[in-house]
Amino acid sequence: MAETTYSDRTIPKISLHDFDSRIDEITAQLVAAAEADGFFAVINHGISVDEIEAQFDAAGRFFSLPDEVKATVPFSHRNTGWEKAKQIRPSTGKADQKESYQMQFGKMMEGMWLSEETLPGFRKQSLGFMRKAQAVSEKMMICFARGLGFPDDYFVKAHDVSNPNIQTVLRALHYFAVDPTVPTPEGYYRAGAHADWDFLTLLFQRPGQSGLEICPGREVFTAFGLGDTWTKVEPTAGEIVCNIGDLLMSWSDDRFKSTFHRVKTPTDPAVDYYGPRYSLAYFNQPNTDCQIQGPLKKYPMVTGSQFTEAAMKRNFAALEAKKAANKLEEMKSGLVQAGR
Ligand SMILES: O=C(O)CCC(=O)C(=O)O
Ligand SMILES: [Fe+2]
Repeated sequence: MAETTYSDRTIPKISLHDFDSRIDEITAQLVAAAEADGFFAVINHGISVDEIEAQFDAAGRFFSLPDEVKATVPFSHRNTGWEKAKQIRPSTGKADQKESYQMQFGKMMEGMWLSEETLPGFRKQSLGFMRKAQAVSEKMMICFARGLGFPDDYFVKAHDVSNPNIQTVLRALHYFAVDPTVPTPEGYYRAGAHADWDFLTLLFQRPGQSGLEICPGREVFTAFGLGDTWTKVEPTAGEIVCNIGDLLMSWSDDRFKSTFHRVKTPTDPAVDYYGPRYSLAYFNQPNTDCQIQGPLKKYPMVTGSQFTEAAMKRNFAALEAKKAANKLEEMKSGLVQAGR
């Protein structure tokens, strides 16, 4: 696999304690982090380590069910449900080697919860955790609204989880353990490089289960430009790693950066983590009917559903281009072998 260049930059750590009295200081820190790397960690956010672990336990119980059971709540265009080794990234053209289960608050989740008999307490636990992640998100939304000159409640209203049209998602992820005694196969990816297309992502990780890497370098949200140096983001107990998504990049007229990131494929037993990795990603997505446009009106006004639709189309087009490029590569190397 291609060599990776690393840089030792660190992401800012921002404490949300005494939020109301420190809001100006926190706003300044969040805005600076959003403008620089688009990634930062928040601490003292109000969700305890035990509460995070309780959700990891619930996710673990879900993933340890037989595939036939999980397949009764399959992933669909509603952006909810379970998939296994199905998500193909435009950066790789290959499926991520993981399984994930996506949950939402609203109507997209109808029929997508497993029954109480199958997974007792799971639904209540997960919705409770999602509300906690929402509360942390809303604090940051107020700060980003202030930073951009919008009214304080502007982004909170656009992400109102009591609205049945809400698209916000909690995604539980499980990356499979990899055998460190044999070379990792070419084309094996845990999570290929990508930028998120939501407003703001909150990522919960488990200490020891490393692999997340970030790669700043995008100037406009309409481009898929990757930088060339990666930075490892090690999991720390209780920290939430946050990243700006394409929606907030666009909504800020490209002032805040939506940064490429990936979960590294383990290739070197001396430094890489080969065990299973579990993570929880909370994607703040807007209500389908909210109106999106930055203060400088750099991009045309779109609704929440139009933005999501356009993001999926762009992703699909980039994916088709990557698949065609991969095919060409395979044909070329086939010709070279045949000519030998
Ligand atoms: O599992 C992780 O750490 C990253 C997940 C991620 O980036 C995503 O699902 O968008
Ligand atoms: Fe992501």
